[in-house]
Amino acid sequence: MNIEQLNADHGIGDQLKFVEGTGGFPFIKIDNDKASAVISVYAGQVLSFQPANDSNNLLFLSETAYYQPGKAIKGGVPICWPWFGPDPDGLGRPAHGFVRNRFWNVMRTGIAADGDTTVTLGLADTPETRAIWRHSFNLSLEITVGESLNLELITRNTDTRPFFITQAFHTYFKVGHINQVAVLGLDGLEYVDKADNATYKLQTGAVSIGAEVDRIYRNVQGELVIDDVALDRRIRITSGGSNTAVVWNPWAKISAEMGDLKDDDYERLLCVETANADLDIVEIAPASEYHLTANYRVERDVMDELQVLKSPT
Ligand SMILES: O=P(O)(O)OC[C@H]1O[C@H](O)[C@H](O)[C@@H](O)[C@@H]1O
Repeated sequence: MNIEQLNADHGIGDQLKFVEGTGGFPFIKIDNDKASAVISVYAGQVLSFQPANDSNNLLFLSETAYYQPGKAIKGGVPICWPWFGPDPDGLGRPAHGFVRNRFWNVMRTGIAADGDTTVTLGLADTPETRAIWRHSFNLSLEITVGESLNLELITRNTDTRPFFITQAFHTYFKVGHINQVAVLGLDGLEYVDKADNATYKLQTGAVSIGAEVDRIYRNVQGELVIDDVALDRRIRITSGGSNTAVVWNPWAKISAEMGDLKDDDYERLLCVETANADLDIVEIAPASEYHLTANYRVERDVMDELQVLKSPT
Protein backbone atom coordinates (compact mmCIF):
# COMPACT_ATOMS: atom_id res chain seq x y z
CA MET A 1 0.00 0.00 0.00
CA ASN A 2 1.35 3.36 -1.04
CA ILE A 3 1.18 5.98 1.72
CA GLU A 4 1.22 8.91 -0.72
CA GLN A 5 -1.68 7.43 -2.67
CA LEU A 6 -3.66 6.70 0.52
CA ASN A 7 -3.18 10.30 1.63
CA ALA A 8 -4.19 11.61 -1.81
CA ASP A 9 -7.32 9.44 -1.85
CA HIS A 10 -8.40 9.55 1.81
CA GLY A 11 -6.28 12.03 3.82
CA ILE A 12 -8.08 14.96 5.53
CA GLY A 13 -5.61 17.83 6.13
CA ASP A 14 -4.07 17.72 9.60
CA GLN A 15 -7.02 15.74 10.95
CA LEU A 16 -6.38 12.41 9.25
CA LYS A 17 -3.06 11.29 7.83
CA PHE A 18 -1.65 8.01 6.62
CA VAL A 19 1.86 7.30 7.85
CA GLU A 20 4.25 4.38 7.63
CA GLY A 21 3.84 2.73 11.02
CA THR A 22 5.70 0.03 12.91
CA GLY A 23 6.81 -2.87 10.71
CA GLY A 24 6.08 -0.71 7.65
CA PHE A 25 2.31 -1.16 8.15
CA PRO A 26 0.18 1.81 7.02
CA PHE A 27 -1.26 3.55 10.07
CA ILE A 28 -4.04 6.14 10.10
CA LYS A 29 -3.33 8.97 12.52
CA ILE A 30 -6.33 11.01 13.61
CA ASP A 31 -6.20 14.22 15.55
CA ASN A 32 -9.35 16.28 16.08
CA ASP A 33 -10.62 18.65 18.82
CA LYS A 34 -12.02 15.75 20.85
CA ALA A 35 -9.45 12.97 20.65
CA SER A 36 -6.51 11.42 18.88
CA ALA A 37 -6.31 7.88 17.56
CA VAL A 38 -4.12 5.49 15.60
CA ILE A 39 -5.58 2.75 13.40
CA SER A 40 -3.63 0.01 11.63
CA VAL A 41 -4.85 -0.87 8.12
CA TYR A 42 -3.29 -4.28 8.72
CA ALA A 43 -5.82 -6.20 10.85
CA GLY A 44 -8.30 -3.30 10.76
CA GLN A 45 -7.21 -2.59 14.30
CA VAL A 46 -7.57 0.52 16.44
CA LEU A 47 -4.24 0.72 18.30
CA SER A 48 -4.69 3.90 20.29
CA PHE A 49 -7.46 6.29 21.40
CA GLN A 50 -6.91 9.20 23.74
CA PRO A 51 -9.53 11.82 24.54
CA ALA A 52 -8.25 15.41 24.39
CA ASN A 53 -7.27 16.72 27.85
CA ASP A 54 -6.74 13.16 29.06
CA SER A 55 -3.24 12.05 29.96
CA ASN A 56 -3.99 8.34 29.53
CA ASN A 57 -4.78 6.18 26.56
CA LEU A 58 -8.02 4.20 26.60
CA LEU A 59 -6.18 1.19 25.17
CA PHE A 60 -3.28 -1.03 26.15
CA LEU A 61 -0.82 -1.69 23.31
CA SER A 62 2.00 -4.12 24.02
CA GLU A 63 5.51 -2.70 23.61
CA THR A 64 6.58 -6.14 22.41
CA ALA A 65 3.69 -6.65 19.96
CA TYR A 66 4.44 -8.32 16.60
CA TYR A 67 3.98 -6.20 13.49
CA GLN A 68 4.45 -9.01 10.99
CA PRO A 69 2.17 -10.23 8.21
CA GLY A 70 0.33 -13.34 9.39
CA LYS A 71 0.60 -12.45 13.10
CA ALA A 72 -1.85 -10.66 15.36
CA ILE A 73 -0.94 -7.32 16.96
CA LYS A 74 -1.21 -7.61 20.76
CA GLY A 75 -3.27 -4.70 22.05
CA GLY A 76 -5.79 -2.11 20.92
CA VAL A 77 -8.94 -3.61 19.43
CA PRO A 78 -8.25 -6.84 17.49
CA ILE A 79 -11.23 -8.11 15.49
CA CYS A 80 -12.09 -11.78 16.06
CA TRP A 81 -14.10 -13.00 13.06
CA PRO A 82 -15.74 -15.25 11.75
CA TRP A 83 -15.08 -17.25 14.88
CA PHE A 84 -14.13 -16.36 18.42
CA GLY A 85 -11.62 -18.61 20.23
CA PRO A 86 -10.27 -21.87 18.85
CA ASP A 87 -11.25 -23.18 15.40
CA PRO A 88 -14.91 -24.31 15.86
CA ASP A 89 -14.43 -27.18 13.38
CA GLY A 90 -11.12 -28.36 14.88
CA LEU A 91 -9.32 -28.01 11.55
CA GLY A 92 -6.31 -26.25 13.04
CA ARG A 93 -7.17 -22.83 11.64
CA PRO A 94 -5.95 -19.83 13.68
CA ALA A 95 -7.66 -18.89 16.95
CA HIS A 96 -10.02 -15.90 16.65
CA GLY A 97 -10.42 -16.24 12.87
CA PHE A 98 -8.45 -14.75 10.02
CA VAL A 99 -9.19 -11.03 9.76
CA ARG A 100 -6.89 -9.87 12.56
CA ASN A 101 -3.87 -10.98 10.57
CA ARG A 102 -4.40 -9.63 7.09
CA PHE A 103 -4.58 -6.25 5.36
CA TRP A 104 -7.94 -4.53 5.11
CA ASN A 105 -8.98 -1.94 2.51
CA VAL A 106 -9.61 1.72 3.20
CA MET A 107 -13.13 2.36 1.92
CA ARG A 108 -13.96 5.89 3.17
CA THR A 109 -12.87 8.62 5.54
CA GLY A 110 -14.86 11.69 6.56
CA ILE A 111 -15.84 14.33 9.08
CA ALA A 112 -19.29 14.02 10.65
CA ALA A 113 -21.54 17.04 11.26
CA ASP A 114 -20.46 17.12 14.93
CA GLY A 115 -16.76 17.17 14.00
CA ASP A 116 -16.07 13.50 14.73
CA THR A 117 -13.66 11.77 12.35
CA THR A 118 -14.89 8.63 10.59
CA VAL A 119 -13.02 5.81 8.91
CA THR A 120 -14.51 2.79 7.15
CA LEU A 121 -12.27 -0.21 6.52
CA GLY A 122 -13.45 -3.21 4.53
CA LEU A 123 -12.60 -6.77 3.71
CA ALA A 124 -14.27 -9.13 1.25
CA ASP A 125 -13.65 -12.79 0.45
CA THR A 126 -10.89 -13.82 -1.94
CA PRO A 127 -9.82 -17.26 -3.18
CA GLU A 128 -7.37 -17.23 -0.24
CA THR A 129 -10.07 -16.56 2.40
CA ARG A 130 -12.42 -19.07 0.75
CA ALA A 131 -9.70 -21.71 1.17
CA ILE A 132 -9.86 -21.02 4.92
CA TRP A 133 -13.60 -20.34 5.23
CA ARG A 134 -15.69 -21.21 2.16
CA HIS A 135 -18.22 -18.37 2.32
CA SER A 136 -18.54 -15.13 0.37
CA PHE A 137 -18.76 -12.12 2.63
CA ASN A 138 -18.30 -8.42 2.84
CA LEU A 139 -17.10 -7.03 6.14
CA SER A 140 -17.01 -3.32 7.11
CA LEU A 141 -15.57 -1.72 10.18
CA GLU A 142 -16.86 1.79 10.84
CA ILE A 143 -14.71 3.69 13.33
CA THR A 144 -15.78 7.02 14.78
CA VAL A 145 -13.27 9.07 16.76
CA GLY A 146 -14.93 11.73 18.91
CA GLU A 147 -15.46 12.24 22.64
CA SER A 148 -15.96 8.48 22.68
CA LEU A 149 -14.62 5.74 20.42
CA ASN A 150 -17.37 4.05 18.44
CA LEU A 151 -16.98 0.81 16.50
CA GLU A 152 -19.45 -0.91 14.21
CA LEU A 153 -18.62 -4.21 12.53
CA ILE A 154 -21.04 -5.05 9.73
CA THR A 155 -21.07 -8.56 8.28
CA ARG A 156 -22.83 -8.91 4.93
CA ASN A 157 -23.57 -12.34 3.56
CA THR A 158 -22.90 -12.14 -0.20
CA ASP A 159 -23.18 -15.91 -0.53
CA THR A 160 -26.14 -17.97 -1.74
CA ARG A 161 -26.29 -19.96 1.52
CA PRO A 162 -26.70 -18.83 5.11
CA PHE A 163 -23.60 -18.83 7.32
CA PHE A 164 -22.93 -18.82 11.07
CA ILE A 165 -20.41 -16.64 12.85
CA THR A 166 -19.07 -15.88 16.29
CA GLN A 167 -17.03 -12.70 16.74
CA ALA A 168 -15.64 -10.11 19.14
CA PHE A 169 -14.08 -6.74 19.62
CA HIS A 170 -11.18 -8.20 21.62
CA THR A 171 -10.48 -4.86 23.29
CA TYR A 172 -7.37 -4.45 25.47
CA PHE A 173 -8.06 -1.64 27.93
CA LYS A 174 -5.21 0.08 29.70
CA VAL A 175 -5.66 -0.05 33.48
CA GLY A 176 -3.71 1.72 36.25
CA HIS A 177 -3.14 -1.48 38.23
CA ILE A 178 -5.08 -4.71 37.83
CA ASN A 179 -5.43 -4.99 41.64
CA GLN A 180 -7.49 -1.81 41.70
CA VAL A 181 -9.97 -2.54 38.94
CA ALA A 182 -13.58 -3.74 39.04
CA VAL A 183 -15.92 -4.61 36.17
CA LEU A 184 -19.52 -3.61 36.94
CA GLY A 185 -22.68 -4.81 35.19
CA LEU A 186 -22.19 -8.59 35.30
CA ASP A 187 -23.65 -9.28 38.76
CA GLY A 188 -26.01 -12.28 38.80
CA LEU A 189 -24.98 -13.59 35.38
CA GLU A 190 -23.88 -17.08 34.49
CA TYR A 191 -20.42 -17.50 32.96
CA VAL A 192 -18.24 -20.19 31.47
CA ASP A 193 -14.96 -20.23 33.37
CA LYS A 194 -12.37 -21.13 30.71
CA ALA A 195 -9.61 -20.87 33.31
CA ASP A 196 -11.32 -23.63 35.34
CA ASN A 197 -12.10 -26.45 32.87
CA ALA A 198 -14.98 -24.52 31.27
CA THR A 199 -17.22 -24.96 34.33
CA TYR A 200 -20.38 -22.89 34.70
CA LYS A 201 -20.47 -20.37 37.53
CA LEU A 202 -22.59 -17.50 38.76
CA GLN A 203 -21.17 -14.02 39.18
CA THR A 204 -21.90 -12.28 42.45
CA GLY A 205 -21.08 -8.59 42.70
CA ALA A 206 -18.42 -6.84 40.67
CA VAL A 207 -15.66 -8.74 38.88
CA SER A 208 -12.25 -8.22 40.42
CA ILE A 209 -9.07 -9.83 39.12
CA GLY A 210 -6.59 -11.63 41.38
CA ALA A 211 -5.55 -14.56 39.18
CA GLU A 212 -5.88 -15.63 35.53
CA VAL A 213 -9.39 -14.74 34.37
CA ASP A 214 -10.87 -16.10 31.12
CA ARG A 215 -14.66 -15.96 31.26
CA ILE A 216 -17.56 -15.85 28.84
CA TYR A 217 -20.57 -14.13 30.42
CA ARG A 218 -24.00 -14.98 29.05
CA ASN A 219 -27.18 -12.93 28.63
CA VAL A 220 -25.39 -9.63 29.10
CA GLN A 221 -27.84 -6.74 28.86
CA GLY A 222 -27.05 -3.06 29.22
CA GLU A 223 -23.78 -1.31 29.86
CA LEU A 224 -20.58 -2.46 31.53
CA VAL A 225 -18.23 -0.20 33.45
CA ILE A 226 -14.54 -0.68 34.21
CA ASP A 227 -13.96 1.18 37.45
CA ASP A 228 -10.26 2.04 37.63
CA VAL A 229 -9.21 3.51 40.98
CA ALA A 230 -5.52 3.95 40.11
CA LEU A 231 -6.22 5.95 36.93
CA ASP A 232 -9.19 7.61 38.64
CA ARG A 233 -11.51 6.93 35.70
CA ARG A 234 -14.36 4.75 34.56
CA ILE A 235 -14.72 3.29 31.10
CA ARG A 236 -18.34 2.89 30.03
CA ILE A 237 -18.90 0.14 27.46
CA THR A 238 -22.15 0.23 25.50
CA SER A 239 -22.68 -2.70 23.17
CA GLY A 240 -25.16 -3.59 20.44
CA GLY A 241 -25.83 -6.88 18.67
CA SER A 242 -24.18 -8.84 21.49
CA ASN A 243 -25.41 -10.86 24.46
CA THR A 244 -21.95 -12.03 25.45
CA ALA A 245 -19.05 -10.38 27.26
CA VAL A 246 -15.62 -11.93 27.56
CA VAL A 247 -13.36 -10.88 30.43
CA TRP A 248 -9.70 -11.87 30.06
CA ASN A 249 -6.52 -11.21 31.99
CA PRO A 250 -3.57 -13.58 31.50
CA TRP A 251 -2.02 -12.98 34.93
CA ALA A 252 1.69 -13.57 35.64
CA LYS A 253 2.46 -17.04 34.22
CA ILE A 254 0.79 -16.61 30.81
CA SER A 255 2.10 -13.04 30.54
CA ALA A 256 5.64 -14.35 31.03
CA GLU A 257 5.06 -17.18 28.51
CA MET A 258 3.69 -14.94 25.75
CA GLY A 259 6.41 -13.63 23.44
CA ASP A 260 4.47 -10.47 22.74
CA LEU A 261 3.81 -9.43 26.37
CA LYS A 262 6.27 -8.32 29.01
CA ASP A 263 6.27 -10.37 32.22
CA ASP A 264 4.36 -7.77 34.23
CA ASP A 265 2.06 -6.51 31.46
CA TYR A 266 -0.87 -8.33 33.05
CA GLU A 267 -0.85 -5.60 35.69
CA ARG A 268 -1.62 -2.96 33.06
CA LEU A 269 -4.22 -4.59 30.81
CA LEU A 270 -7.75 -5.92 30.94
CA CYS A 271 -9.75 -7.30 28.03
CA VAL A 272 -13.50 -6.76 28.23
CA GLU A 273 -14.87 -7.96 24.92
CA THR A 274 -18.16 -7.27 23.18
CA ALA A 275 -18.84 -10.64 21.61
CA ASN A 276 -21.08 -13.22 20.06
CA ALA A 277 -19.55 -16.41 21.44
CA ASP A 278 -20.36 -19.68 23.19
CA LEU A 279 -24.15 -20.17 22.72
CA ASP A 280 -24.52 -16.70 21.20
CA ILE A 281 -23.98 -17.77 17.58
CA VAL A 282 -25.23 -15.52 14.78
CA GLU A 283 -26.89 -16.88 11.65
CA ILE A 284 -26.80 -14.55 8.66
CA ALA A 285 -29.04 -15.27 5.67
CA PRO A 286 -27.94 -14.56 2.08
CA ALA A 287 -28.19 -10.83 1.22
CA SER A 288 -28.59 -9.99 4.93
CA GLU A 289 -26.28 -8.15 7.29
CA TYR A 290 -25.51 -8.13 11.00
CA HIS A 291 -24.22 -5.23 13.08
CA LEU A 292 -22.01 -5.59 16.15
CA THR A 293 -21.33 -2.29 17.91
CA ALA A 294 -19.29 -1.05 20.85
CA ASN A 295 -18.92 2.42 22.29
CA TYR A 296 -16.18 3.28 24.77
CA ARG A 297 -16.45 6.44 26.84
CA VAL A 298 -14.02 7.57 29.51
CA GLU A 299 -15.71 9.16 32.51
CA ARG A 300 -14.04 11.05 35.31
CA ASP A 301 -15.32 12.86 38.37
CA VAL A 302 -16.60 16.39 37.84
CA MET A 303 -13.91 17.65 40.24
CA ASP A 304 -11.22 16.04 38.07
CA GLU A 305 -12.67 17.67 34.97
CA LEU A 306 -12.48 21.08 36.68
CA GLN A 307 -8.88 20.40 37.63
CA VAL A 308 -7.97 19.62 34.02
CA LEU A 309 -9.64 22.81 32.84
CA LYS A 310 -7.77 24.86 35.45
CA SER A 311 -4.34 23.32 34.94
CA PRO A 312 -2.09 25.11 32.44
CA THR A 313 -1.44 23.14 29.25
O1 LIG B 1 -3.42 -14.18 22.55
P1 LIG B 1 -4.71 -14.17 21.77
O2 LIG B 1 -4.73 -15.19 20.68
O3 LIG B 1 -4.99 -12.80 21.26
O4 LIG B 1 -5.87 -14.57 22.73
C1 LIG B 1 -5.98 -14.05 24.00
C2 LIG B 1 -7.23 -14.55 24.71
O5 LIG B 1 -8.37 -14.15 23.99
C3 LIG B 1 -9.65 -14.40 24.58
O6 LIG B 1 -9.94 -13.50 25.56
C4 LIG B 1 -9.82 -15.83 25.00
O7 LIG B 1 -10.96 -16.01 25.82
C5 LIG B 1 -8.59 -16.34 25.70
O8 LIG B 1 -8.74 -17.73 25.89
C6 LIG B 1 -7.33 -16.05 24.90
O9 LIG B 1 -6.21 -16.56 25.55
